[in-house]
Amino acid sequence: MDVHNVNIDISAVEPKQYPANGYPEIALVGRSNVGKSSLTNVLINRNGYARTSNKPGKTQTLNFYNIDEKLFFVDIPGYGYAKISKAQRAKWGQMIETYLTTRKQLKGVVLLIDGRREPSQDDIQMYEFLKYYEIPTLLLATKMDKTPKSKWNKEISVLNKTVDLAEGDEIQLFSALSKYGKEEVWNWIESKTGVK
Ligand SMILES: Nc1nc2c(ncn2[C@@H]2O[C@H](COP(=O)(O)OP(=O)(O)OP(=O)(O)O)[C@@H](O)[C@H]2O)c(=O)[nH]1
Ligand SMILES: [Mg+2]
Repeated sequence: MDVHNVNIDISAVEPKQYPANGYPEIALVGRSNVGKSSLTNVLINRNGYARTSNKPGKTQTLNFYNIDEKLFFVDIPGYGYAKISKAQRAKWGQMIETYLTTRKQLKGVVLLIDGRREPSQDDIQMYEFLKYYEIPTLLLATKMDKTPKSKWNKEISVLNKTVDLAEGDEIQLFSALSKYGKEEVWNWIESKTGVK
């Protein structure tokens, strides 16, 4: 898809703040600092539009990016960030759970995993949660520019072994730096949302 116009429409913490346009939505999920905002920037061809940071925990609300008045990317605050209080964590959990389990417009989740490491317990739990609610998922192993190409096949087999991939779900390798995998991610998004 050629993206022309992007707006961060809405930052929401509860359903009544979600956008009312009815466009299909794709959520970006993954541990803090894994590269969700960077993925957004690559997909929309805008360097630095979604704020990235090497300080984890930057994104704290559900951020709805309006893509050409056709669909929304929903940047979900990352999990696994240690330096937040229990109360904050509980609030976060509820905000995410409510969105993922009740949002009719949600057509799929891109679950980002750091390609240099084995999926964490949090990653595996998140995938199982998404499968329980039957949300189509693209498992995206990112930061692949940091892994030599000779090890890429191994990365895929590790993911296949640690994650019990549901029928219809896919694994894709990605790098925000080299933009490797960008087309494939867009193809997946188009197939789930019907948007071109
Ligand atoms: N080398 C490399 N660095 C990346 C890649 N993707 C993201 N990064 C870096 O990783 C750090 C975190 O990226 P973000 O996109 O801000 O991560 P996030 O998942 O949005 O983080 P939160 O908003 O805290 O949940 C930044 O310093 C990015 O430049 C990638 O594909 N390759
Ligand atoms: Mg972010």
